[in-house]
Amino acid sequence: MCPGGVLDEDSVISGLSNLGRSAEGDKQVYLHLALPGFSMKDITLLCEFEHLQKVELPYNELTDLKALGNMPHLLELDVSHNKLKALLDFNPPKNLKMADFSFNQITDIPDLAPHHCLTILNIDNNQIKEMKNFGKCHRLKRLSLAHNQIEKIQGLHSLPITHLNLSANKLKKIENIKELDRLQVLNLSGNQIRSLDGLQGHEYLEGIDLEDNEIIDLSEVQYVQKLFLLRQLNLQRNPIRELPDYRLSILFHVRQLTDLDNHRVEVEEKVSATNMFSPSLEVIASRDHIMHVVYSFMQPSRILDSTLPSTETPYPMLVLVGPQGAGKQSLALKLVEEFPDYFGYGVAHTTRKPLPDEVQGKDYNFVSLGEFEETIKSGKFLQTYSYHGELFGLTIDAIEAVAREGLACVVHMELEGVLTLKNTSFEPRYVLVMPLSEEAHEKRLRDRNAYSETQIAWTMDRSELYADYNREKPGFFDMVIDSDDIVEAYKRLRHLVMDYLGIRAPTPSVSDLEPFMTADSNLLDKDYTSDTLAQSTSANNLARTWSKPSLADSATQQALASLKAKTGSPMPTHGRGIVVSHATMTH
Ligand SMILES: Nc1ncnc2c1ncn2[C@@H]1O[C@H](COP(=O)(O)OP(=O)(O)OP(=O)(O)O)[C@@H](O)[C@H]1O
Repeated sequence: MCPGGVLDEDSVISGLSNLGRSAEGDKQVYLHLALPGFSMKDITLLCEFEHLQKVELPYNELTDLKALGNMPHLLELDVSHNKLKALLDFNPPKNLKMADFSFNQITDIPDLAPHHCLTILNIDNNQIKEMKNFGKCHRLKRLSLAHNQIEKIQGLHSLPITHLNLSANKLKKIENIKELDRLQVLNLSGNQIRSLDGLQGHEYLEGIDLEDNEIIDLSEVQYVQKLFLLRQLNLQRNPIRELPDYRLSILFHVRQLTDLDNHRVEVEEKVSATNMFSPSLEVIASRDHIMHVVYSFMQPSRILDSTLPSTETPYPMLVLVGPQGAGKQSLALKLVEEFPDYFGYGVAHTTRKPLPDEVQGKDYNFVSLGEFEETIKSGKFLQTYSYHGELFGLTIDAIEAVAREGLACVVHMELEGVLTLKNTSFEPRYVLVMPLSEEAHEKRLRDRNAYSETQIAWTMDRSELYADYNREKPGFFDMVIDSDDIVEAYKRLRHLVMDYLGIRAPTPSVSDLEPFMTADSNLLDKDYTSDTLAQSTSANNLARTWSKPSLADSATQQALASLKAKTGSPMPTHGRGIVVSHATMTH
């Protein structure tokens, strides 16, 4: 405590430390003075301490710092918590780097050009209204002006500021910081900011504090979405927090965050966010599956023909999978028509309206949305899928109706349907049917006159998915058929099926079939008469045949292996990067 607030020698001596060489190097001097809380008003005595490099005089009653004007080597100054009305109002030292003037009564920022070496300047808790005169501080990295009365961000030009604190002011907008391209940490908490516009492009930003502002709209995150280094974002006490699923929405849109609202982001949260807003097809399928299982558990149990004939052999089912317009439905119906003793068509449900030539109960069970939802709740669906806003679904009853006749079931669906089906106990054969020429596909969709341009474009884009799955998940599809030419595609399917079943067509054109017969097929070695055909129509026989390893598959493998051995070349691909199964054609 200084008597009368005037700094005396004893007090100075008590505060001196860090004995070292003077800046000129010719003397031993004290470099550091710390006199916090001495109730000092007058520090005139410090005029004699010209060698000081660090001065800390916080928690005093200083109104005037003129005495510091005689310290040319001063590097660091802390005069926080005093009664100063002017900022840096003394003869400038050569190289002042850090200055803390927080908690004073400063109302104005003077020309700071004489203090151009400043790297850190803290003027928090003063009464500053206007940001100005920083222009010459070309080394300023950290600027803190929290708790002032600033209404507008300005005057920072292209300073190399990395940390900017303007919290608790009267800011309404994030403006004039475009040129601060080194900004890493920005604190704008406690203002009246409504939009994050202005933050975009600050690619080094790691942390943004916007607590207690007026951010209300989720779309504001667009401005920080591409700040790839951003790890910490604080939006506490903003209306946006009231939005449903607020936290997961932010985590989904700003995936790089590790800390949101001062809470660490857990990996599980990131996964939940992705599953909520952009679930993978597998997640969608799992949800679909779980929903139907849960609903079916709530129904009385019953014995199903389709789970027979035995627990070891799966019920024979053929799933034609592919994009809309692939021609799956025509292929499926044609197959059933030609092989009525083997196949029945599993009629799916849909909420979409029938096309002019479609027949209720034959092409689909066309139902209302209400009926569809009721069917879901009654636990009858095996899988459902929403396509272009319409619902599609396959009921266990549709399969049962076919199984009861002792027939194998043929159905068609999109990829998502397959993913759900793969979760069930059914083990169908999956045949990817897809036009490999984009032009042919587009033409087919267009010729139907049933889809808008957007729908066509969407379907075309989506077709990539099939190519991806075929490429990246070997074995996902048992077979691939190019359906550019639907007649040709049917021929392939027909031979494929005959190969699987080891039959000849009821109306075979032998010359047509011969080239496709597999030499090692013992089933084909047999002479199938109409009698043996009739015998083999039971579900038991079908199941036995169905569960054999695919002759065509192994033939494909052999063909491809020998091709690879011969040429060393990778698998041949066709249009859209798809490997087509020419299994039966290789013989
Ligand atoms: N239960 C289901 N689950 C998933 N997808 C389904 C289901 N039933 C039908 N789909 C598919 O929904 C899409 C739209 O059905 P739609 O009947 O309009 O197709 P489509 O134009 O006749 O298809 P394609 O020409 O390939 O037969 C088709 O790809 C169809 O296979």
